[in-house]
Amino acid sequence: MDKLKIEASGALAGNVVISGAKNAALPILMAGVLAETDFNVSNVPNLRDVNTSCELLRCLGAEVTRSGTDQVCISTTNLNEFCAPYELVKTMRASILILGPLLARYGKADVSLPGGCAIGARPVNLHLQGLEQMGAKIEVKEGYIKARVDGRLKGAHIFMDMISVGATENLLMAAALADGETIIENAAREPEVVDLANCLIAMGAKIEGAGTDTVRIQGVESLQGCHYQVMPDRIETGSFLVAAAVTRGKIRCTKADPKSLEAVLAKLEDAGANITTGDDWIELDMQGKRPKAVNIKTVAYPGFPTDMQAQFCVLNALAEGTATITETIFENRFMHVPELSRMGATMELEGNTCIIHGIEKLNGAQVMATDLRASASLVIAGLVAEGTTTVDRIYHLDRGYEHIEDKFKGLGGQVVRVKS
Ligand SMILES: CC(=O)N[C@H]1[C@@H](OP(=O)(O)OP(=O)(O)OC[C@H]2O[C@@H](n3ccc(=O)[nH]c3=O)[C@H](O)[C@@H]2O)O[C@H](CO)[C@@H](O)[C@@H]1O
Ligand SMILES: C=C(OP(=O)(O)O)C(=O)O
Repeated sequence: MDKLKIEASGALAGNVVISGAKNAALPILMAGVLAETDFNVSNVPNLRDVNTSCELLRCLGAEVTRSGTDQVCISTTNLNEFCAPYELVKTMRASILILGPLLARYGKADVSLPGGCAIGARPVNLHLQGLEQMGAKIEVKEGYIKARVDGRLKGAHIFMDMISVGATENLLMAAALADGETIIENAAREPEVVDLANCLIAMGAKIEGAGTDTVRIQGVESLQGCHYQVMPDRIETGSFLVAAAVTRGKIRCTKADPKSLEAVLAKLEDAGANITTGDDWIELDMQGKRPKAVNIKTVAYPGFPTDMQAQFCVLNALAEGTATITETIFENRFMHVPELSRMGATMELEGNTCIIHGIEKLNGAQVMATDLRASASLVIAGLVAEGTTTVDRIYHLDRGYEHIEDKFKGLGGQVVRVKS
């Protein structure tokens, strides 16, 4: 298994080009199932989860062609299988997003239950309830969700008990081809939901209100392929900005989207960073200063994202002062805490809150990545730790960060992949 070796690197400096967003690319690739003609997607990041999505589409019989560094073309002409098998779903939870498109276009889908994972139980009840309200018959048998509908799904008025990004996306895709109007209330407002909605609109869907908590979809009879460019990855952007902040550096993220990152940029400013932005770039300058501790509570968008929580644990571990970080989205998302403690961080957990007392330096150590953003936090910690840090199990990182070691190298970070 590959590892990353990281040495203390001094202040990060320079420009880093941000990739397309994993969490937008995955639902958009699944939406390819809805299109009757060729669908071309660009700015698709080269990530393990993208490979898995392409493999899943191929295993349904779709033709998937990758070209250049970031283009994917999907043709569904020969799609003739309707099962997402356990072997694929277990490696990527977002495989559940194939359920809505398959059911809406073909009336049947068998999708392995994704099961729990490192950061929490992550049930899919809201996905299933919404589809049932639209007329689907669903049973869960032998670890598979077996969903069927005679004819088209029917538009429905769906009130979501809690805000779910994935359930909103699944229902949006299903409703795009349903008969009649669907209203999703208490919908997720994440920029990736809006990106998916814009892509569906480019395919011919009739959607209003994406980005608000009430989304209205007038179902259409068919959708056509189009060309769509995936939005920039706001979590990758935020991860590099935090790395620059803890190393007291100055970096510019290009091909980024400042509007999708307002809560994160506000916290970085509270931590003492000087932030300037343009239409598609963000510059952070710490002017050589140590960051100040910032209190954080993760909530649904437009609040502070759970996917940036682990990175801010590192920022606070090295900051001036004491701060608390409260995680409200996932029940088990502090697995980086014991690993950061092994590097000398002073932090303790009380329920869903982590109390962090900032110190000046961390120590390099051999640490283990347990999930995607926890892994990113350990790499960031390694950049400021005295001595060598080795991050094991980096297959998690490869799910979500494209060429992470090359991008850090470009900023002066000493990060090397050790192949094994
Ligand atoms: C591929 C992708 O886009 N992943 C993101 C997506 O995950 P994902 O879409 O899985 O996350 P959700 O927004 O659905 O989860 C939010 C909360 O709702 C709960 N829940 C969800 C669905 C359901 O049917 N029942 C239920 O109880 C979950 O357990 C969790 O506690 O949004 C999360 C929250 O911003 C991010 O951390 C993930 O990076
Ligand atoms: C939790 C994440 O992803 P996923 O939902 O794909 O596990 C993430 O991107 O931080």
